[in-house]
Amino acid sequence: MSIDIRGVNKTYGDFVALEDIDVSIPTGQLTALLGPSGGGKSTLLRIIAGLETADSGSVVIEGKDATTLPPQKRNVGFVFQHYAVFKHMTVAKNVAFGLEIRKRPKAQVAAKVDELLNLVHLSQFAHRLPSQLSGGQRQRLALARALAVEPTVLLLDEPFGALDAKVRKELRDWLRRLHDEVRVTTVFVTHDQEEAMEVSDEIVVINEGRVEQIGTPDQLYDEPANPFVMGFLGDVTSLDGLTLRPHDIEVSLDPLLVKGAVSGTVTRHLRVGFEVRLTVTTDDGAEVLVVLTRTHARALDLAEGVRVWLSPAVGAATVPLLQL
Ligand SMILES: Nc1ncnc2c1ncn2[C@@H]1O[C@H](COP(=O)(O)OP(=O)(O)OP(=O)(O)O)[C@@H](O)[C@H]1O
Repeated sequence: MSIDIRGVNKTYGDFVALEDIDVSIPTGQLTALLGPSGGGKSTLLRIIAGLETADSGSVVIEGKDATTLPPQKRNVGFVFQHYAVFKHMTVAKNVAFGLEIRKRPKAQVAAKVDELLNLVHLSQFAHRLPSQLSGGQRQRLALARALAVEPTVLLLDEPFGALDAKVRKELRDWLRRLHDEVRVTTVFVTHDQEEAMEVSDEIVVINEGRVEQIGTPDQLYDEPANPFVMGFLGDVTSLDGLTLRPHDIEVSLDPLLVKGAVSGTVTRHLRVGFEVRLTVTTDDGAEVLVVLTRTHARALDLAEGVRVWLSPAVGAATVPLLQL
């Protein structure tokens, strides 16, 4: 395990920001710290970085106890939401900086800068100033700079948070590919479940200072540990005392086909792109959300007013009723 966090607690005055955190982050993986705002993700990242000290507990990085080490002795690279690059230095100089202050030979610095600019697709901008780059390019520069000194661990705090949705998505795909190439152990903070699901090997869900669940994106999605994780990772609805995903509900027009199905009437039919979102009002007055593909909805000839029978699909992830 590359980063081992054991029994970490952190309070600010009376406020408990982190409570009994145990997390192991494997070497070479891309791990997301995911959770709602204020849940403690950044605090945990800053404790790994050494920018914040835990009240108790330990942080071990690559087998070395880092609990009391200052940031510069931990061999970690950081990238934050707001680009931390030197405005008066060219792109190439920014990348070279960390190597130059470590007094690496000139030829070695030049080779490394070339390699990194290539990796982050900024070679053609080597002589520009950061102000002459787009937001996404500047974030890639910040990543190249962080990688220059070959950190053991790369820590990213909402690195794409300040960018618009389209650029964010591009950078997300790019980060995944970059990570596949360089394989440096990476921990990144996000409150965006789609970003975490798309990019990471493993996700640590953090809420109100506690770890709710740790697992691969599929594990969290298919086997959520509790209603919070289930609700945070995607849309949920309730059917017959269970919380489940709206697309995991089977719709039938025949009461005899599915034993124990719940009967109701389609009260809302909304088409959004390739999917159809239904609200079904059950006979005892509950509203159930159902999502199906357009093709499926057409085949069943669904429309407002149609009587339907609902049941959880085979293999659907369910948890006991979540108070919505
Ligand atoms: N220096 C500080 N002094 C007092 N309270 C703090 C301090 N730093 C963080 N907190 C509080 O600790 C809690 C956790 O903050 P943290 O930044 O770790 O959350 P987060 O999950 O990263 O949220 P966000 O996504 O909004 O950044 C918040 O309620 C925050 O107000």
